[in-house]
Amino acid sequence: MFKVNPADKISGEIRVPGDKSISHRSLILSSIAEGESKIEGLLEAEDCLSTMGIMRDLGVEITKEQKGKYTVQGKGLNGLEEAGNVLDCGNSGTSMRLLAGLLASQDFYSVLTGDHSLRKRPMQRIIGPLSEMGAKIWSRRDGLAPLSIKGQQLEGMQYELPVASAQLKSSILLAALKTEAETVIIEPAVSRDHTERMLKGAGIDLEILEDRIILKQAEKRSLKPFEIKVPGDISSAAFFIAAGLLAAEGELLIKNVGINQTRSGFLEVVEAMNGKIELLNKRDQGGEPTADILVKPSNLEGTEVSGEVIPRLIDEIPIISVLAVFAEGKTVIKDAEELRVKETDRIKAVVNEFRRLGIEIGENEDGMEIKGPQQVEGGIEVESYHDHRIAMSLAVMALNSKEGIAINGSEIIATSFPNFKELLAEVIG
Ligand SMILES: O=C(O)C1=C[C@@H](OP(=O)(O)O)[C@@H](O)[C@H](O)C1
Ligand SMILES: C=C(OP(=O)(O)O)C(=O)O
Repeated sequence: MFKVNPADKISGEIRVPGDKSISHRSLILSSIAEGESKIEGLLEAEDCLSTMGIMRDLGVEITKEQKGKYTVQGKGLNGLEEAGNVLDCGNSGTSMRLLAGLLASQDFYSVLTGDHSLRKRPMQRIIGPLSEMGAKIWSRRDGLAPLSIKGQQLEGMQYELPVASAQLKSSILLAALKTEAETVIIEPAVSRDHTERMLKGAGIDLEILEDRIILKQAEKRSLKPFEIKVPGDISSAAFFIAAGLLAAEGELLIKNVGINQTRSGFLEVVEAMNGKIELLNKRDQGGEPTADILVKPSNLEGTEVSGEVIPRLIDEIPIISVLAVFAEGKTVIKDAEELRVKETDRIKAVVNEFRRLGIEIGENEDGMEIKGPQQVEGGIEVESYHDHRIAMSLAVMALNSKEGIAINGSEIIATSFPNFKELLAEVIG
């Protein structure tokens, strides 16, 4: 149990750990590059450690030099080896979906599984298109993991994504690397583009247009090894940005945060809510736009969060709903049905735990409605639903409650943000 007490002041200067999406991709792409890559600032959280463990199971030598610093001996697109055992993705949807794509074109047999949450998440969305490319993938009923994959020579294809999912698009791109023909992926809306940036950086011929990504025809593709400094994770920074905005006093500087536009919808929402944030020292790091973010206490206003921005802030919706509780006026979150198939049904989890805290909140199939400001008494226990983002959102709620809140199942925070509790203690001072 994690008891978080109310706090008026949030201040100091912190760094959040490395970006989770970029860390997964750094490990996967360096493993299939031709030679030695170096990664700095890798997120050493459980999800990325799952990906690292699997790449090692597939015969890749990954050496830890110091905290967050790794050397990977890439084996090329044809150098991975069949693992003798089941590959465990833990709680990580990104690991399972990206690696299923990669393994679908490898010349061996693989089985991917995960924890009880991951084994309930939809995998048909990758099995469908990968099968169209010629992949042989078996699942439990309704496309649930474990997945068993008999690697095949695949074909290129043109595919229109039914959901704006970066995991799905990345899965297809990884599967297509060993094909000769062109592959075209049409996106209904922009989602995080780290895979595309990193593939291009590694020398892959990829054209990125407004609504589609084209992996150009190639006789034989290979990835150049690379050196990358992973920027801080904006999805982790979001909890501290929210804490700083909701505080009565103090000033918080969060250094070195990735602000790639395909990920930074949260910052746009904060601005629309009248939040006082400044982006300082904007620069490029590892092919990704990065900045320091200065956060000041703010009088927030409600807003509507819907449409194309949703995939660009999908993981930040639970913390946006916390901001909405304390903002003046109504906040409406729409078009976010994807939240129902994350680590838990995040709409249900937010609605249930907010109501338990006495907060009035409306539930819709694709989102939520919250009219603020509301007072939160606290003094009770709430549940994480085995979901790191729910646990951290409730911790920020607790800071703004009268009596504090105890969060059950908070160990799950280690999925994405192992030092969250320490950093929280630091900014409370
Ligand atoms: O590609 C990625 O790294 C991710 C994509 C998103 O999932 P979807 O692709 O399912 O939207 C996001 O929710 C997840 O945390 C990480
Ligand atoms: C949805 C998330 O991750 P994944 O899909 O990789 O489990 C997340 O980190 O919020």
